[in-house]
Amino acid sequence: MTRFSSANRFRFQFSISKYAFWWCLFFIVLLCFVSNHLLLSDNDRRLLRNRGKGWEQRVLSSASPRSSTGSTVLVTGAAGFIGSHVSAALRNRGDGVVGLDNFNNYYDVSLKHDRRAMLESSGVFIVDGDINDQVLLKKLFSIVQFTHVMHLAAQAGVRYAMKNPASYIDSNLSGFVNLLEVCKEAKPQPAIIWASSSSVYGLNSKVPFSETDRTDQPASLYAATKKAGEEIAHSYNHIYGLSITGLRFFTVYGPWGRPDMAYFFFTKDILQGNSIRIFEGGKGGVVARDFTYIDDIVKGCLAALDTAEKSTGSGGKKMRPAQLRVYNLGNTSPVEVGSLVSILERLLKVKARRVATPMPRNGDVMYTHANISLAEKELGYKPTTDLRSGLEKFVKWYLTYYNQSTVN
Ligand SMILES: O=C(O)[C@H]1O[C@H](OP(=O)(O)OP(=O)(O)OC[C@H]2O[C@@H](n3ccc(=O)[nH]c3=O)[C@H](O)[C@@H]2O)[C@H](O)[C@@H](O)[C@H]1O
Repeated sequence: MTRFSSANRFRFQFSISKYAFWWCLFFIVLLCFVSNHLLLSDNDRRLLRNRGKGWEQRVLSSASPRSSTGSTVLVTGAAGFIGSHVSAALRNRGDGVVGLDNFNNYYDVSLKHDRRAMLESSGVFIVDGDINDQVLLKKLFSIVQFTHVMHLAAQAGVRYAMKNPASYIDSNLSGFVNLLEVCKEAKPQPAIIWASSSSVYGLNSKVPFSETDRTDQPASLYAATKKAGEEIAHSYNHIYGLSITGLRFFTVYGPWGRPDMAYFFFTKDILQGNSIRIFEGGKGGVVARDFTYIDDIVKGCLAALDTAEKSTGSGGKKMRPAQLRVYNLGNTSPVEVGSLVSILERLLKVKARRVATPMPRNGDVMYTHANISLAEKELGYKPTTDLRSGLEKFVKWYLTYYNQSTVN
């Protein structure tokens, strides 16, 4: 009897400890699952998603130039307007290109996905990620030795800065600094070419705008962040020996463009019969832009990359002074906004419903006009597309892309 009950007790204790074991195991698995889902940062999760099957292999094969003399370029904002065109041009001439884009919804995301599809068909892989994601950037630099970074990711748009100022700080300041931090630590450091803006000239009234003109009167937060970017670039060049070239783009337009820009939404509104507001300066003042066609800008970007000297630092240490440049990339022939609308009317064969509106205080400036002699001399930059020819190409693309026909 005693022997029987002690055997039973043993079996009972054994089964209890067996259950305890399985319960412990269950809780450990549950804990792992919960911590994986709750404690992982968005960044880590995005990285894990990106790093699905073959992710590193895709990055590596996209980064490989066709010849041993080709460059290996990280293009930020690769699914954007200028970024997608520059990525395609680099790839077409044989450079290795890895794209990076966060596919934010500032404008129609499907346009960005379509640009991505176009690039993927020519062998450019775009990593879905943010320039603020230090983990991801370090990972990319650990996989690939980039010779250049073409930094075109930004929060663009002059007027939107009044609606969402934080997005400009996040992309144009924090994101830029984050990228520079990773670049300065790289061994060896890449040369950096990045998108500044004509808007840095702000309220400057001396025309045409030269690189040596004053840029301390920004008219919008967008302009202020681009100007700040130029000063940040100066400090990283000075301290760490990063070779940095800033390109001041002048109202870039063309196929696959940005729907938030006037020429793009004017086209849409004219076709839909909606009225368009044309800003006018007071006292007979003219509102005009030095509209610059995308293919000319792409040539300027590639020339800036080809003439960029190597950074002189490595692993955060500067060896000697490095190159620091800023160039205007414009068209040198400003056109009034009203004339742009007349060209669109002729191309679309539709009369616009114009509403003349005094220029609101929204960060816009009245007039831009680039002096491009420095870019001409040092980059061989020579824009060749006038506004009519450029808009003709844009309208052709627009009608095909949106599957529309003009009203005859
Ligand atoms: O060079 C730059 O650095 C910037 O160029 C571009 O800014 P902008 O030159 O302001 O272009 P965009 O908005 O197309 O307005 C064009 C014209 O239409 C006028 N405009 C605009 C809207 C409207 O409803 N009516 C109107 O008359 C308006 O007053 C202006 O005269 C980029 O968007 C910007 O991201 C930055 O890259």
